[in-house]
Amino acid sequence: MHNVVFVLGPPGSGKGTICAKIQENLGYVHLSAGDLLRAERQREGSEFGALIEQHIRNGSIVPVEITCALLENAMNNSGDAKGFLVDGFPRNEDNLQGWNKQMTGKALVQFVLFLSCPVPICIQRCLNRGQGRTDDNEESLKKRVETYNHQTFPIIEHFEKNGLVREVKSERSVEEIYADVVEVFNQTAKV
Ligand SMILES: Nc1ncnc2c1ncn2[C@@H]1O[C@H](COP(=O)(O)OP(=O)(O)O)[C@@H](O)[C@H]1O
Ligand SMILES: Nc1ccn([C@H]2C[C@H](O)[C@@H](COP(=O)(O)OP(=O)(O)O)O2)c(=O)n1
Ligand SMILES: [Mg+2]
Repeated sequence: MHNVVFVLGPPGSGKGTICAKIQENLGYVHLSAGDLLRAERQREGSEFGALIEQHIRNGSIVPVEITCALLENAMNNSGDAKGFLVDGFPRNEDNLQGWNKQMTGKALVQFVLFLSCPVPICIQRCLNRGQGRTDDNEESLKKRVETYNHQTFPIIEHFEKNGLVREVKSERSVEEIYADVVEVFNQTAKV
């Protein structure tokens, strides 16, 4: 059984940055759904490359069959880990249902780390990210924020009703955020 912490928040809220620090210090393995999709998009012979690029540019969500298979493969191939930080997933109802169908009995969701941050700050961070991403432009970001507000936030609310959400405000320095994140892990994941 894989231990899993879902990490959610608007684009640019700092999910990847904080996950890297958790992985470095707390023994969880970081799996970014977006990174896995970008790698699959680049993989020679992938039948999904064009579809993935279309969704990424458009700020819409790739069908769960593709994303969940990438996540499950990565978990199975990463050897012994205390748990996995599943970053940027589940992002909509399709993601959530597909995960439940595919992973029930194989993964235990310990909690959901929710990095909350005002959207204008998140947008500015993405525009300054400097990773050459095809979706860090004003037009794609507008759509990504819309997708977050209409599709992802309701998923966070769903987990909130189940008592699984641990919110950490991320309009602060990485050090301040990370200190609160460690508290959350100490309280809930028995690090
Ligand atoms: N607490 C923070 N304060 C200022 N900038 C940040 C902070 N956390 C991350 N960043 C920067 O903001 C951008 C987006 O961060 P990232 O971790 O990629 O977010 P996400 O994965 O949620 O999109 C990156 O350029 C990153 O260096
Ligand atoms: N579960 C997911 C995660 C990401 N994607 C696609 C659509 C998203 O806009 C892009 C980028 O996701 P990513 O998590 O890397 O983006 P942010 O880190 O939030 O800025 O990938 C997806 O279709 N399904
Ligand atoms: Mg990210």
